[in-house]
Amino acid sequence: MTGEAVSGQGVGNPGKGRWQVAVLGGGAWGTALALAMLRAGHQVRLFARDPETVAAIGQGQNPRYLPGIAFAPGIEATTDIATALSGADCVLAVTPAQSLRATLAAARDHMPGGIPLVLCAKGIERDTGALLSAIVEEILPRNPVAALSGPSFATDVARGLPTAVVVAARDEALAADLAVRFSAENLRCYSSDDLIGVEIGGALKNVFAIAAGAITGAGLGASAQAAMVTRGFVELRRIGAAFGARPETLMGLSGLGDLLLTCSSAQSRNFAYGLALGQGKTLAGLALAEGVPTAAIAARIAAERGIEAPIITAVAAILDGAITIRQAVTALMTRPLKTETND
Ligand SMILES: NC(=O)C1=CN([C@@H]2O[C@H](COP(=O)(O)OP(=O)(O)OC[C@H]3O[C@@H](n4cnc5c(N)ncnc54)[C@H](O)[C@@H]3O)[C@@H](O)[C@H]2O)C=CC1
Ligand SMILES: O=C(CO)COP(=O)(O)O
Repeated sequence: MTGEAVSGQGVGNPGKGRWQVAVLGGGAWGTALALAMLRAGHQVRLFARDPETVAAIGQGQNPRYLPGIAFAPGIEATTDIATALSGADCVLAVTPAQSLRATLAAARDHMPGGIPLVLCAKGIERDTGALLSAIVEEILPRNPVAALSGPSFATDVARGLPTAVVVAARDEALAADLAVRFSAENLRCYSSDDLIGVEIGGALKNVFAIAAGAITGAGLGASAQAAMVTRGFVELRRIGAAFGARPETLMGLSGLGDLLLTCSSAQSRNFAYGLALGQGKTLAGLALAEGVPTAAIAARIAAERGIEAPIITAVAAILDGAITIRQAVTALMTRPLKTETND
């Protein structure tokens, strides 16, 4: 086994009770969250489709998605979704946003009724414009939906580095209970009853992370970067408001917090995607960048609802090949001058 070894078991939060947690998805974030759940004192079964990934996780590594990180065995990984869900007290859905519908459809017949389904993906469904919570409510109407989001790179969480996230559910008591159960020494979970706000913040920040990478890659400078993040945040809040998100939620971890993280670090796959784009490099083979489908649907939503979102619209057009980065910058810089409104 190569790489630094990280502990799979940890202190947990004493007295809150050990849960059987099912994790759906064996990528970087699914594996990291499975480790976080072990550290919080729970038992974990993880479903992944790929037998090689399942075997590797059983041996304390996931070289495809978390290269260089070794962890103590303890995650029970399986290719059988029914086994992963059997006896679960809670489910974390950690496949990409565009795969959520398929993942839930596969889970539906094996889902214990009434247990919470916690969304851990960040995105908006490309084809329908549905928020992920709406997909859960459609496919699993007997399961309360929650969302876990915030500035948290999988590699950091897998290594047990200190991280803070927010867990949201419409039912405040459920959100608070999940936050307590998921927290451990190095994972601090705040709770929120603004499910939509937490979802929107996590989904839209990816679009701006792509823009930030592109600005860096194209050598447009730190001033342009700060301007984009500031005006991007205005767009994020406008779209959030249209969905009913509370403004203060978007000022928090799943919004401003995640925007700051992923717009400033090449560790972000969305930033890295934008960086390659800005440098004119090939995009083939790059890791998952959720902001790509989200940009397209967010631009459509903004157009349909009459929401002013020129940066999101520009990112979508660049990704679509309709305009170049230079053309986008010129168009953004020569928009009619106006008073600075931040709402
Ligand atoms: N990696 C990170 O640092 C973080 C990721 N996230 C979010 O978590 C979600 C998942 O991201 P990662 O795990 O990092 O991606 P990843 O690319 O590392 O892994 C995705 C996994 O989902 C699997 N998968 C895809 N479609 C599936 C399906 N229909 N059924 C079962 N498995 C399927 C893939 O085989 C792969 O194992 C994304 O929405 C991402 O934005 C959120 C916070 C941090
Ligand atoms: O959402 C994330 C950190 O909070 C991970 O961002 P990337 O998907 O861009 O790597």
